[in-house]
Amino acid sequence: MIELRQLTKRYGRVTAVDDLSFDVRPGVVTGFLGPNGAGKTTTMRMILGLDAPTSGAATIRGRRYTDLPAPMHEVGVLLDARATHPRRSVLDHLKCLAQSNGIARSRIEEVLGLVGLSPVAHRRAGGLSLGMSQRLGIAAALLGDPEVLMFDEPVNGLDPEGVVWIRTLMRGLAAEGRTVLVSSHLMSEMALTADRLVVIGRGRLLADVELDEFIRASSRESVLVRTPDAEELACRLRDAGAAVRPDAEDGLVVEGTESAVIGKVAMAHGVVLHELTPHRISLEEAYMELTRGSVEFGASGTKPGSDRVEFGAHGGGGR
Ligand SMILES: Nc1ncnc2c1ncn2[C@@H]1O[C@H](COP(=O)(O)OP(=O)(O)OP(=O)(O)O)[C@@H](O)[C@H]1O
Repeated sequence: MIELRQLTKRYGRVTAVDDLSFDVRPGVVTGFLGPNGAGKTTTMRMILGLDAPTSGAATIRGRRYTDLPAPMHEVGVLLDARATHPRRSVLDHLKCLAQSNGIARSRIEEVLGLVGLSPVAHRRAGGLSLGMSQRLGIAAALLGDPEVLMFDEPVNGLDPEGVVWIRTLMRGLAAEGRTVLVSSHLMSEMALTADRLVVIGRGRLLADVELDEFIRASSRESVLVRTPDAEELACRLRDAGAAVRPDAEDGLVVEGTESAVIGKVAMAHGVVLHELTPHRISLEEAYMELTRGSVEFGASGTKPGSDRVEFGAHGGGGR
């Protein structure tokens, strides 16, 4: 279990992490999502004692990272896959880590096999592709057989086979009862990997929710309607209990009723229809809506999103 309580980090006038509180539980994969610059890496660095919080605290199994007697046996971390000695071989990199942490040589062979790097064990770390470096970083994280694992953007640089491999690995680690926190800015990836989502934007908590609940709350349907009598139809549909708003191109977006009903209402009032297109909001769209106001480098003209979204009884958004 990782616990964050009112964790805050300021760099001068920039508040990178703002009063963040959430728990990362064992036995599930927790996806840590947010747009670029949201504060994911800074949060992870504070959990690991690499950056000091301005206020608040982060603990791992009840202790601060710096107070853990054998950190590598308790927490495995992939932060920066390129943070290796470039001239050292894959094997030597792991040997150094194993020796300084009292880990048996046999475990090195084991993790090399697990991440598929046995055939390149003697290759220099500096000559590895980004995908292979990610695998080496993951091997190092697994070396101490820790209960808690944290991966910062682990699919970066991996080919599709590598992406599936790491997804399977993370799900397997969680199934063994471990605590797995994985950061990403891709909702599509987290939808396939995580059981729970923690979403942040501009350092603040936007959602802390089960993936299923996020999907349920996001899966709204709408119907795009084009008609030369938009005002008349909007009025009639509102009378019938639907929510109606204009879309960007003179059409109507109708929620709360289905295409067949819209067609019937139009016919009953002699309204001509040019288009009637059902649309189901995708997870990616729901995520973008949630984080819209928090994107550091968004295109001009985007509307700010709401600060935080509540997700019903199971959601932890407000807790
Ligand atoms: N050492 C630092 N000094 C000053 N500002 C910093 C420092 N580290 C991070 N920041 C700022 O804090 C904010 C959060 O950065 P952080 O790297 O934690 O975000 P992130 O969610 O990991 O983003 P990305 O997905 O782009 O890696 C950004 O505005 C960043 O510019």
